[in-house]
Amino acid sequence: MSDDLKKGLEGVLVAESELSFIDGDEGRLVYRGYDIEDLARDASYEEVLYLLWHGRLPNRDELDEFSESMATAREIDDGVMATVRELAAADEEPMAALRTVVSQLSAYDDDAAADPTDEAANLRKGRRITAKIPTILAAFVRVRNGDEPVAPREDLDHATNFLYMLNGEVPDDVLAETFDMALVLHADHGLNASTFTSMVISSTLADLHSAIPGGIGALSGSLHGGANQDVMEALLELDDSGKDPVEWVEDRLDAGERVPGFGHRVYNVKDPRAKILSEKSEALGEAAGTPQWHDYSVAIEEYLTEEKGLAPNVDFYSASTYYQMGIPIDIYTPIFVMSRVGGWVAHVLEQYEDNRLIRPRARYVGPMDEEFVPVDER
Ligand SMILES: CC(=O)SCCNC(=O)CCNC(=O)[C@H](O)C(C)(C)COP(=O)(O)OP(=O)(O)OC[C@H]1O[C@@H](n2cnc3c(N)ncnc32)[C@H](O)[C@@H]1OP(=O)(O)O
Ligand SMILES: O=C([O-])CC(=O)C(=O)O
Repeated sequence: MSDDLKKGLEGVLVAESELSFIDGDEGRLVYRGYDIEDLARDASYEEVLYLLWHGRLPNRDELDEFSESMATAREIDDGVMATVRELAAADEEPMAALRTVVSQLSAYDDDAAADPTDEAANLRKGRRITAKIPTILAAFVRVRNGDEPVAPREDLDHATNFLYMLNGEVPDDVLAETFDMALVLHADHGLNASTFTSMVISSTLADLHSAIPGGIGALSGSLHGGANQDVMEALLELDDSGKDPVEWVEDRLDAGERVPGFGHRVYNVKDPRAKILSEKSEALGEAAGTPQWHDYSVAIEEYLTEEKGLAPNVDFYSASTYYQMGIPIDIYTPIFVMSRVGGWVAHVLEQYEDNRLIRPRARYVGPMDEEFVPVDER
């Protein structure tokens, strides 16, 4: 047993996985052998889900059948909708609402009582959870805005249907394709903290409905998925301040604050997903006549890369992309969930396939040999 302490488990190898490969020095991300640039350009989110869950890309018939099975699983039960309404009325945080409601889905899932390691049942459960998350999120946003939820449409793909349910109108092709691409980009990323959380939960032989809310909780933090919301709030703060982006970022660093959307445990260079999203953010800004968001971002990136050796991660350019798509800022991280749930399900399936309880240890540095004194004598 080694006594080397690896704080934050940095660089510690804890599993073998066939799902995603990351080269942190080259800035390369691969899902099951396919480069992220190719998938972002040519594959739909449904194709990527199939790839992650079934081990290979589907043919046309398989994709049609899979997409249909996703589309027909979108509706949520009345009890679930009642919780959505209650949480919206209580002004719950969107990530907390999603965590609560996804947990509740087990009460209505036909496979809830199945053996937690039953692969066929887990594929059905994973599909239902993934299909229902957009319905839950869109309904939550509409209800809190005083609108009625919009029922899902089975003839629309996953990305288009979400924007339709959110806004009550079918998005144009640019918005739908950009959103689908964002879902593809966020679907998996090795043993990031939320995926590892889901794996730890499933390693106890707890079920998928326990592992996914755990992943949502872990993703919500500002060091992980929560950073995309922080990025947009920072860009708006910069805009309001009237400062030059470099001056603003210097002030922030001088105040001892981190810049959200920069730095990464694995990448030492620009995150390949940030490269793709940066192009999208720029194109949306040009089309809408709002180039400032991309311009600010580029100025911050240039300064932090050159002066501090910090490169942008996926959250940096997704923020201005979503903002220019008119998506409310506090659902950027829930949108990350909408995509990453695919990766969580895939890693949980892998974990069950060759399970061993995940249980590291801590070096004890507390006191020893204390004399116990009864409570009334202390
Ligand atoms: C989808 C995702 O989860 S991507 C990550 C999203 N999170 C963020 O964008 C939040 C901002 N970034 C960070 O806080 C970090 O870079 C993390 C959490 C992503 C990675 O953390 P770690 O691998 O533990 O790196 P660590 O925190 O040790 O940072 C290393 C050094 O870089 C600095 N640093 C890292 N990120 C930043 C940042 N965003 N702003 C300013 N300084 C930073 C740290 O201060 C530290 O410097 P020091 O050694 O002088 O103290
Ligand atoms: O890999 C990580 O640590 C964080 C990340 O970029 C992701 O989860 O997409």
